[in-house]
Amino acid sequence: MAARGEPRVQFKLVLVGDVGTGKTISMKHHLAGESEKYRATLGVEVYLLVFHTNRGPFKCNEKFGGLRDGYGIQSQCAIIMFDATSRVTYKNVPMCENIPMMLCGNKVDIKDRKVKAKSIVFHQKNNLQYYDISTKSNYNFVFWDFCFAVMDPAVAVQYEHKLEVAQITDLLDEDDGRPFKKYLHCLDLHLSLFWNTVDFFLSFKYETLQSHHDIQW
Ligand SMILES: Nc1nc2c(ncn2[C@@H]2O[C@H](COP(=O)(O)OP(=O)(O)OP(=O)(O)O)[C@@H](O)[C@H]2O)c(=O)[nH]1
Repeated sequence: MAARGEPRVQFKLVLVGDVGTGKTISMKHHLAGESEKYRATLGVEVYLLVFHTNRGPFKCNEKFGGLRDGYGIQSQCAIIMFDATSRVTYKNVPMCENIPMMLCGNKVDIKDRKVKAKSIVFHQKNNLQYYDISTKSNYNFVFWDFCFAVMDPAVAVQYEHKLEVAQITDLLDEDDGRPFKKYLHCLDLHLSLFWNTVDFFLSFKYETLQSHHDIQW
């Protein structure tokens, strides 16, 4: 087992979704617990999260793998986000392949929900995990579940080589090869694997994690 504080595995996670679905706010929430005024993202934003955690009890489906070229080259895992108050953002959910991934519908705190639970079938068709979430109210914050899933040791070992490659690979634009892609947020996740840490991580709730803010991640 690694000593505490020693990152052992780095994952590249792509968070993808239509404009305004809540990707930036979600990440900022996790990084600092802060809320910011809306500002459209230009290009790609990259965040680095370092945290200690236990392993989670479920595995993401690994049948899928790899976002299509140009979306998230060398990504090892993905979260696809849509806005539950905007049907078009659900329609625009991209098809991803060959990496563990998860679908989440954000902004369910808003009463006038347009994408009803029964009409969300993308995950069933593609055998994914789906969560209703609200970044604003910290409801069901799926991100951590996802991380737990990809941190399963068997999965981690599988991705170790890809992770090394990912660290030296830029995201490239499909058209001109520049390291640029709209609507894409990319995270490098240093996931320290400490299997014997306490069980509060297993609760999956961001609120719970928030209350343990002394933990550095
Ligand atoms: N009510 C509510 N509003 C949210 C929630 N999450 C995000 N928002 C709001 O949605 C707007 C867009 O959020 P962003 O995080 O900037 O969206 P984005 O997906 O990064 O957008 P782009 O950078 O344009 O791709 C902001 O005004 C947020 O405050 C949520 O859970 N509930």
